[in-house]
Amino acid sequence: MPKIIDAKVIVTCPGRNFVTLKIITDEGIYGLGDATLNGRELSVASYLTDHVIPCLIGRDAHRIEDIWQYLYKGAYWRRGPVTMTAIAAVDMALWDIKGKIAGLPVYQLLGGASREGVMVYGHANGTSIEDTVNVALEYQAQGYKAIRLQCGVPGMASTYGVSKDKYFYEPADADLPTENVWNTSKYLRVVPELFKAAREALGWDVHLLHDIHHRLTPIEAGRLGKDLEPYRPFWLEDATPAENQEAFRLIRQHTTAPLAVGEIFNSIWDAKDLIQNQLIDYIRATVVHAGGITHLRRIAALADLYQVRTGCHGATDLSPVCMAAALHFDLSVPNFGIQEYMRHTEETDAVFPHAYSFGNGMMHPGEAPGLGVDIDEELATKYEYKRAFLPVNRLEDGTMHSW
Ligand SMILES: O=C(O)C(=O)C[C@H](O)[C@H](O)CO
Ligand SMILES: [Mg+2]
Repeated sequence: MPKIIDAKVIVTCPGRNFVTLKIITDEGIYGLGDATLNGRELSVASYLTDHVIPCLIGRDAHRIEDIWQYLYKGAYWRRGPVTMTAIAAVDMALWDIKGKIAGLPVYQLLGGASREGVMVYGHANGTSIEDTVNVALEYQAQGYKAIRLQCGVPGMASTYGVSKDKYFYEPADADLPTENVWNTSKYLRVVPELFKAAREALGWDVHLLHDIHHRLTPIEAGRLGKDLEPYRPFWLEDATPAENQEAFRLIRQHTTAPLAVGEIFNSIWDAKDLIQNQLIDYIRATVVHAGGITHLRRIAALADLYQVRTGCHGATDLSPVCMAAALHFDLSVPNFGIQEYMRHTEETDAVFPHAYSFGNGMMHPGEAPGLGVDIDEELATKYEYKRAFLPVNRLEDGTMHSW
């Protein structure tokens, strides 16, 4: 058996913070797992170093399911983003090791390819409708088959998804949380205009997506869904906070716009009612925050029974290690829908050399054994951790709102 003899946590900041777990076996084969929880990175680093790694030493690296259950049930304190991100990192690293030992890419261990490639969506954003549509046209010219549209709202200084850089969006932008101000009625007026302009410019052969980022009530989301229906959105994401999964029933009663939820979910229990009641169309839980490949497969299997498809989160705070794990999962799972792809900076790509590739709107994890991602540890040490928080959001009268 490949015995785990050592493990370490690598924290680096090549443009943004990443936490990576490296598990080493007695045969000298190692595996990598992403453990990045944006804005709360060091809590996972500590959970791994202080509470998980000591329990891994001496174990058989091949026993992925048993180690998953050991860390989940063994903690007694179940679920939660910190615990589940730490378990995910271990899980990814063990799949990486298994693949390297087998000499196969991880997707082959998951049952092989169910499709030729993974359809991804890119992010078009701009301060105005015109700017956003122009960026979307660039994406279309690059071959993207699906594009997410976000734009600035007149009368609001800033909003989710719009940054200074048209390709890279990093919301964790300050040493203490930035304060944004939100106005729902202004927002509800601008989004249908954005979609109208986008359809006129881009035509109908491209999927258009939008992220509401938990900001509407169910009835407001129903209104927006109705207004967007003529422009055939691929999905509306995170229409309302999902702690109360029942809330989505109200949205469903008012619109046929497909609904996507789940980037902040960390277990199957967060999604169970949404899936079983067919209140959503896409589940966005992702490898790093939802317990790794092992747990995400379980979520996908449940979703498949109810014709819910996958649409994994893939923002830049998910490291190339997670991106690779997501692509292996996406390629293999029967009920794949779409994968988010926000490209990383050159600095990040240099720290994490990888086998996955993009072409003509599709991605592929590549054929390297394991996950197909490495880490240049020497280069990683050059980029020191820099505390960075996600913003907070208030209504114009100062009331705290969801960001
Ligand atoms: O990519 C998305 O859909 C997001 O909503 C991005 C999140 O705000 C981001 O990953 C938070 O860390
Ligand atoms: Mg989102």
